[in-house]
Amino acid sequence: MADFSKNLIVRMFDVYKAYGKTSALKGVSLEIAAGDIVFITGPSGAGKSTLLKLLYKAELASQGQILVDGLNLSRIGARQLPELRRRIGVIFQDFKLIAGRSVFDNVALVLEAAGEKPKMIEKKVMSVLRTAGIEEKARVFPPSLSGGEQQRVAVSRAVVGSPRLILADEPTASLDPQSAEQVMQLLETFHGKGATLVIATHNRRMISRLKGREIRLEGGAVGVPEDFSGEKAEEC
Ligand SMILES: Nc1ncnc2c1ncn2[C@@H]1O[C@H](COP(=O)(O)OP(=O)(O)OP(=O)(O)O)[C@@H](O)[C@H]1O
Repeated sequence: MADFSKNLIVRMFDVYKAYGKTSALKGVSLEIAAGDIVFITGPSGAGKSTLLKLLYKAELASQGQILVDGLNLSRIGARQLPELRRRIGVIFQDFKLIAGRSVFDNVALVLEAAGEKPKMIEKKVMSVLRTAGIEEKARVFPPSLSGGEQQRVAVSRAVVGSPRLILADEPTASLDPQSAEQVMQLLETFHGKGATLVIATHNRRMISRLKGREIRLEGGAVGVPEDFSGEKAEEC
């Protein structure tokens, strides 16, 4: 039985994921409380991206139970998928912005899909772009922005609908240290506004700075977190 006194936003119970003959996750069980910061770490191929994909139902678990914000993912059908996705903001290493839409329109898309009124969309998008320090780039198209700016747009898009859960897959891996720092700051800001953060990363600096809990995956299973020493820090 789930312990609801902890206000869990994510619960995975004995989750397996296979891609054909490849076992990406092998019996993962974990709990994440609302308001937590959790880092998913582990070597390449350990299953970090797969775990995140299962949480927003981009992939289906082969076995096991996943609950996200009270929704049992094996029970929700295509009609309820938009409701799940509205509760989650996703950030990718390669930004995944739409090149042919302005910064404003990239961020507005989430609110348009949720049926918000144009006036409210304008207000919310500009507010989030201001927080991200890219308000003056609102009418610019993504290809003319730096990587750091593009990731700040991607973070803005992820948070504009005030999701309860933000999933980030290596959000600083393709950024220079200064841009990575800005993205970390931004994630910290939105955590301060109440979002739960689940971040797959190799960036030890982010882990020590944001002071989250670490869940380390090894070969698709939950292992023991590394004993981190600052001297061995990987930048990104
Ligand atoms: N779509 C797919 N089809 C087949 N195999 C896949 C697919 N996606 C992932 N895998 C395999 O599943 C395993 C876990 O991959 P995953 O991308 O989740 O690892 P990761 O920890 O995120 O790795 P990295 O740090 O390199 O991004 C790997 O063996 C990978 O090759």
